[in-house]
Amino acid sequence: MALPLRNPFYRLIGKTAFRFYSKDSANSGDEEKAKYKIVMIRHGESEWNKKNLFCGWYDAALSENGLVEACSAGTAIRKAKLKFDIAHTSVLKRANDTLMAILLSSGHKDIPIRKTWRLNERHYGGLTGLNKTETAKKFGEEKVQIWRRSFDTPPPPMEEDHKYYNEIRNDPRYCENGPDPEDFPKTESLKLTIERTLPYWNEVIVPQIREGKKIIIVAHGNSLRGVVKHLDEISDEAIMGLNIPTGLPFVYNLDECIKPVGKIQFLGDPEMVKKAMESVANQGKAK
Ligand SMILES: O=C(O)[C@@H](CO)OP(=O)(O)O
Repeated sequence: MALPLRNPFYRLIGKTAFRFYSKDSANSGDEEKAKYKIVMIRHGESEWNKKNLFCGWYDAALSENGLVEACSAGTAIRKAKLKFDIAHTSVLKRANDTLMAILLSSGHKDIPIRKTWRLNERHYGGLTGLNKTETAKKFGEEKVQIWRRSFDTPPPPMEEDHKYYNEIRNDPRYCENGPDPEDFPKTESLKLTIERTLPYWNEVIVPQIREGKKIIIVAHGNSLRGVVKHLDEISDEAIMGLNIPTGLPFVYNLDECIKPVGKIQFLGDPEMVKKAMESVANQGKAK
Protein backbone atom coordinates (compact mmCIF):
# COMPACT_ATOMS: atom_id res chain seq x y z
CA MET A 1 0.00 0.00 0.00
CA ALA A 2 1.65 3.26 -1.07
CA LEU A 3 0.69 6.53 0.54
CA PRO A 4 -0.19 9.22 -1.98
CA LEU A 5 1.84 11.62 0.14
CA ARG A 6 5.06 13.07 -1.16
CA ASN A 7 8.09 15.40 -0.83
CA PRO A 8 9.07 15.17 2.78
CA PHE A 9 9.66 18.32 4.86
CA TYR A 10 11.93 18.07 7.85
CA ARG A 11 11.39 20.06 11.02
CA LEU A 12 13.29 19.98 14.29
CA ILE A 13 10.83 19.72 17.14
CA GLY A 14 12.50 19.66 20.50
CA LYS A 15 15.67 17.73 19.69
CA THR A 16 14.01 15.32 17.27
CA ALA A 17 13.88 15.68 13.48
CA PHE A 18 10.40 14.87 12.22
CA ARG A 19 9.40 14.38 8.65
CA PHE A 20 6.10 15.72 7.33
CA TYR A 21 4.42 15.15 3.98
CA SER A 22 2.30 17.48 1.93
CA LYS A 23 -0.40 15.96 -0.22
CA ASP A 24 0.99 17.14 -3.53
CA SER A 25 4.65 16.39 -3.40
CA ALA A 26 7.12 13.31 -4.49
CA ASN A 27 7.50 9.95 -2.81
CA SER A 28 10.38 9.40 -0.37
CA GLY A 29 10.72 5.73 -1.27
CA ASP A 30 10.36 4.62 2.36
CA GLU A 31 7.14 2.74 1.61
CA GLU A 32 8.95 0.69 -1.00
CA LYS A 33 11.72 -0.22 1.48
CA ALA A 34 9.32 -0.92 4.32
CA LYS A 35 7.55 -4.16 5.01
CA TYR A 36 4.85 -2.87 7.36
CA LYS A 37 3.03 0.33 8.20
CA ILE A 38 1.25 1.42 11.37
CA VAL A 39 -0.87 4.50 12.07
CA MET A 40 -1.15 6.12 15.50
CA ILE A 41 -3.04 9.10 16.80
CA ARG A 42 -3.58 10.91 20.09
CA HIS A 43 -7.30 11.44 20.84
CA GLY A 44 -8.96 14.73 19.85
CA GLU A 45 -9.07 17.63 22.30
CA SER A 46 -10.91 16.67 25.50
CA GLU A 47 -13.00 18.89 27.76
CA TRP A 48 -10.11 18.81 30.22
CA ASN A 49 -7.53 19.68 27.55
CA LYS A 50 -9.73 22.68 26.78
CA LYS A 51 -9.76 23.71 30.45
CA ASN A 52 -6.01 22.97 30.68
CA LEU A 53 -6.42 20.47 33.53
CA PHE A 54 -4.10 17.54 34.29
CA CYS A 55 -6.21 14.60 33.18
CA GLY A 56 -4.37 11.27 33.32
CA TRP A 57 -6.82 8.45 34.14
CA TYR A 58 -9.79 10.79 34.67
CA ASP A 59 -12.31 9.87 31.99
CA ALA A 60 -12.84 13.26 30.32
CA ALA A 61 -15.10 13.46 27.27
CA LEU A 62 -14.07 14.89 23.91
CA SER A 63 -14.80 18.59 23.47
CA GLU A 64 -16.78 19.70 20.42
CA ASN A 65 -13.51 20.72 18.81
CA GLY A 66 -12.04 17.30 19.71
CA LEU A 67 -14.81 15.58 17.81
CA VAL A 68 -14.15 17.83 14.79
CA GLU A 69 -10.42 16.96 15.05
CA ALA A 70 -11.27 13.25 15.14
CA CYS A 71 -13.51 13.51 12.06
CA SER A 72 -10.84 15.50 10.19
CA ALA A 73 -8.28 12.84 11.11
CA GLY A 74 -10.60 10.20 9.62
CA THR A 75 -10.92 12.25 6.44
CA ALA A 76 -7.11 12.60 6.19
CA ILE A 77 -6.80 8.84 6.66
CA ARG A 78 -9.39 8.17 3.94
CA LYS A 79 -7.64 10.59 1.55
CA ALA A 80 -4.31 8.88 2.25
CA LYS A 81 -6.04 5.58 1.36
CA LEU A 82 -5.02 3.99 4.64
CA LYS A 83 -7.03 0.89 5.57
CA PHE A 84 -7.09 -1.00 8.86
CA ASP A 85 -7.85 -4.57 9.88
CA ILE A 86 -7.80 -3.93 13.63
CA ALA A 87 -7.77 -1.01 16.06
CA HIS A 88 -6.16 -0.74 19.49
CA THR A 89 -7.15 1.87 22.01
CA SER A 90 -7.22 2.63 25.74
CA VAL A 91 -10.25 2.16 28.00
CA LEU A 92 -10.81 5.94 28.23
CA LYS A 93 -13.70 7.47 26.32
CA ARG A 94 -11.78 10.37 24.78
CA ALA A 95 -9.69 7.77 22.89
CA ASN A 96 -12.64 5.41 22.24
CA ASP A 97 -14.81 8.22 20.82
CA THR A 98 -11.94 9.50 18.70
CA LEU A 99 -11.49 6.01 17.29
CA MET A 100 -15.20 5.66 16.45
CA ALA A 101 -15.24 9.05 14.68
CA ILE A 102 -12.12 8.11 12.72
CA LEU A 103 -13.48 4.72 11.67
CA LEU A 104 -16.79 6.23 10.53
CA SER A 105 -15.26 9.14 8.63
CA SER A 106 -12.58 6.99 6.99
CA GLY A 107 -15.07 4.41 5.73
CA HIS A 108 -14.24 1.55 8.15
CA LYS A 109 -17.23 -0.31 9.49
CA ASP A 110 -16.74 -3.58 11.28
CA ILE A 111 -13.12 -3.91 12.25
CA PRO A 112 -12.28 -5.46 15.62
CA ILE A 113 -11.42 -3.01 18.41
CA ARG A 114 -9.22 -4.01 21.32
CA LYS A 115 -9.29 -1.81 24.42
CA THR A 116 -6.64 -1.98 27.09
CA TRP A 117 -5.72 0.04 30.19
CA ARG A 118 -2.11 -0.45 29.06
CA LEU A 119 -2.65 2.25 26.41
CA ASN A 120 -4.22 4.67 28.94
CA GLU A 121 -2.76 8.10 29.49
CA ARG A 122 -0.06 8.13 32.17
CA HIS A 123 -1.62 8.42 35.64
CA TYR A 124 -1.13 12.03 36.77
CA GLY A 125 -1.32 11.24 40.48
CA GLY A 126 -2.12 14.09 42.84
CA LEU A 127 -2.02 16.60 39.96
CA THR A 128 -5.17 15.08 38.40
CA GLY A 129 -7.82 17.79 38.04
CA LEU A 130 -5.43 20.70 38.73
CA ASN A 131 -5.08 23.53 36.24
CA LYS A 132 -1.64 23.41 34.56
CA THR A 133 -1.15 27.19 34.46
CA GLU A 134 -2.18 27.58 38.12
CA THR A 135 0.14 24.71 39.06
CA ALA A 136 3.02 26.40 37.21
CA LYS A 137 2.29 29.66 39.06
CA LYS A 138 2.29 27.82 42.40
CA PHE A 139 5.24 25.43 41.96
CA GLY A 140 7.16 27.10 39.10
CA GLU A 141 7.34 26.23 35.40
CA GLU A 142 10.48 24.17 35.88
CA LYS A 143 8.84 21.85 38.39
CA VAL A 144 5.76 21.46 36.20
CA GLN A 145 7.98 20.72 33.18
CA ILE A 146 9.69 17.96 35.22
CA TRP A 147 6.34 16.51 36.27
CA ARG A 148 4.99 16.70 32.71
CA ARG A 149 7.94 15.67 30.63
CA SER A 150 10.82 14.18 32.61
CA PHE A 151 11.48 10.50 31.95
CA ASP A 152 11.49 9.16 35.46
CA THR A 153 10.20 11.73 37.95
CA PRO A 154 6.54 10.94 38.69
CA PRO A 155 4.12 13.61 39.91
CA PRO A 156 3.14 13.34 43.62
CA PRO A 157 0.91 10.29 44.26
CA MET A 158 -2.88 10.39 44.32
CA GLU A 159 -3.86 9.82 47.95
CA GLU A 160 -7.13 8.27 49.08
CA ASP A 161 -8.61 11.65 50.00
CA HIS A 162 -8.04 13.02 46.47
CA LYS A 163 -11.23 14.32 44.83
CA TYR A 164 -11.00 11.78 41.98
CA TYR A 165 -9.49 8.82 43.88
CA ASN A 166 -12.69 6.77 44.19
CA GLU A 167 -13.92 7.51 40.70
CA ILE A 168 -10.65 6.25 39.21
CA ARG A 169 -9.53 3.57 41.66
CA ASN A 170 -12.96 1.91 41.93
CA ASP A 171 -13.99 2.27 38.31
CA PRO A 172 -15.56 -1.11 37.38
CA ARG A 173 -13.77 -1.18 34.04
CA TYR A 174 -10.52 -1.95 35.89
CA CYS A 175 -11.99 -4.84 37.93
CA GLU A 176 -11.65 -7.60 35.33
CA ASN A 177 -9.12 -6.31 32.87
CA GLY A 178 -7.16 -3.77 34.82
CA PRO A 179 -3.83 -3.71 36.58
CA ASP A 180 -3.41 -6.12 39.50
CA PRO A 181 -4.87 -4.37 42.58
CA GLU A 182 -1.45 -4.16 44.22
CA ASP A 183 -0.03 -2.54 41.05
CA PHE A 184 -2.84 -0.04 40.52
CA PRO A 185 -0.98 3.20 39.90
CA LYS A 186 -1.12 6.14 42.27
CA THR A 187 1.03 8.14 39.87
CA GLU A 188 3.20 7.39 36.84
CA SER A 189 6.33 8.82 35.27
CA LEU A 190 6.90 8.24 31.55
CA LYS A 191 9.23 5.39 32.54
CA LEU A 192 6.45 3.66 34.53
CA THR A 193 3.98 4.29 31.70
CA ILE A 194 6.35 2.63 29.22
CA GLU A 195 6.75 -0.35 31.57
CA ARG A 196 3.03 -1.16 31.22
CA THR A 197 2.55 -0.04 27.59
CA LEU A 198 5.52 -1.80 25.99
CA PRO A 199 4.46 -5.35 26.99
CA TYR A 200 1.22 -4.72 25.06
CA TRP A 201 3.17 -3.36 22.09
CA ASN A 202 5.56 -6.33 22.11
CA GLU A 203 3.16 -9.13 22.95
CA VAL A 204 -0.05 -8.08 21.19
CA ILE A 205 0.61 -5.43 18.55
CA VAL A 206 3.96 -6.59 17.14
CA PRO A 207 2.75 -10.18 16.46
CA GLN A 208 -0.26 -8.72 14.61
CA ILE A 209 2.02 -6.45 12.56
CA ARG A 210 4.09 -9.51 11.64
CA GLU A 211 0.90 -11.33 10.57
CA GLY A 212 0.41 -8.48 8.10
CA LYS A 213 -2.50 -6.85 9.96
CA LYS A 214 -2.96 -3.16 9.22
CA ILE A 215 -3.27 -1.43 12.57
CA ILE A 216 -4.39 1.90 13.99
CA ILE A 217 -3.64 2.84 17.60
CA VAL A 218 -5.72 5.60 19.18
CA ALA A 219 -4.22 6.48 22.53
CA HIS A 220 -2.84 9.39 24.55
CA GLY A 221 -0.06 11.96 24.58
CA ASN A 222 2.16 10.10 27.02
CA SER A 223 1.34 6.46 26.20
CA LEU A 224 2.20 7.32 22.58
CA ARG A 225 5.36 9.21 23.62
CA GLY A 226 6.44 5.89 25.13
CA VAL A 227 5.85 3.97 21.90
CA VAL A 228 7.59 6.67 19.82
CA LYS A 229 10.54 6.70 22.26
CA HIS A 230 10.86 2.95 21.87
CA LEU A 231 10.57 2.92 18.07
CA ASP A 232 12.87 5.88 17.42
CA GLU A 233 15.23 4.99 20.28
CA ILE A 234 14.93 8.53 21.65
CA SER A 235 17.12 9.15 24.70
CA ASP A 236 15.67 9.79 28.18
CA GLU A 237 16.79 13.43 27.84
CA ALA A 238 15.56 14.09 24.30
CA ILE A 239 12.10 12.64 24.97
CA MET A 240 11.46 15.68 27.20
CA GLY A 241 11.20 17.77 24.01
CA LEU A 242 8.52 15.64 22.37
CA ASN A 243 4.90 16.84 22.59
CA ILE A 244 2.29 14.93 20.62
CA PRO A 245 -0.62 17.07 19.42
CA THR A 246 -4.29 16.00 19.63
CA GLY A 247 -6.10 14.55 16.63
CA LEU A 248 -3.24 14.42 14.11
CA PRO A 249 -2.51 10.95 12.69
CA PHE A 250 1.07 9.84 12.24
CA VAL A 251 2.47 6.94 10.28
CA TYR A 252 5.51 4.72 10.72
CA ASN A 253 6.91 2.55 7.95
CA LEU A 254 8.58 -0.45 9.56
CA ASP A 255 11.09 -3.02 8.36
CA GLU A 256 10.94 -6.75 9.03
CA CYS A 257 12.54 -6.23 12.46
CA ILE A 258 9.78 -3.68 13.30
CA LYS A 259 12.32 -0.86 13.15
CA PRO A 260 11.25 2.44 11.55
CA VAL A 261 12.24 2.99 7.92
CA GLY A 262 12.69 6.75 7.84
CA LYS A 263 11.07 9.04 10.37
CA ILE A 264 7.60 9.45 11.78
CA GLN A 265 5.27 11.03 9.19
CA PHE A 266 2.42 13.27 10.29
CA LEU A 267 -0.59 13.53 7.99
CA GLY A 268 -0.93 17.27 8.02
CA ASP A 269 0.57 20.59 7.12
CA PRO A 270 3.99 20.78 8.82
CA GLU A 271 3.55 24.33 10.11
CA MET A 272 0.20 23.42 11.63
CA VAL A 273 1.68 20.29 13.26
CA LYS A 274 4.60 22.33 14.61
CA LYS A 275 2.25 24.95 16.09
CA ALA A 276 0.06 22.22 17.61
CA MET A 277 3.14 20.65 19.25
CA GLU A 278 4.30 24.02 20.60
CA SER A 279 0.85 24.68 21.97
CA VAL A 280 0.95 21.38 23.93
CA ALA A 281 4.39 22.33 25.29
CA ASN A 282 3.07 25.75 26.36
CA GLN A 283 0.22 24.30 28.41
CA GLY A 284 2.58 24.02 31.37
CA LYS A 285 3.65 27.70 31.30
CA ALA A 286 2.67 30.14 34.06
CA LYS A 287 1.84 32.70 31.25
O1 LIG B 1 -3.23 15.93 31.26
C1 LIG B 1 -2.85 14.89 30.71
O2 LIG B 1 -3.27 13.77 31.00
C2 LIG B 1 -1.81 14.99 29.61
C3 LIG B 1 -2.42 14.88 28.27
O3 LIG B 1 -3.54 15.68 28.11
O4 LIG B 1 -1.20 16.22 29.73
P1 LIG B 1 0.34 16.57 29.48
O5 LIG B 1 0.43 17.01 28.05
O6 LIG B 1 0.53 17.71 30.44
O7 LIG B 1 1.18 15.39 29.81
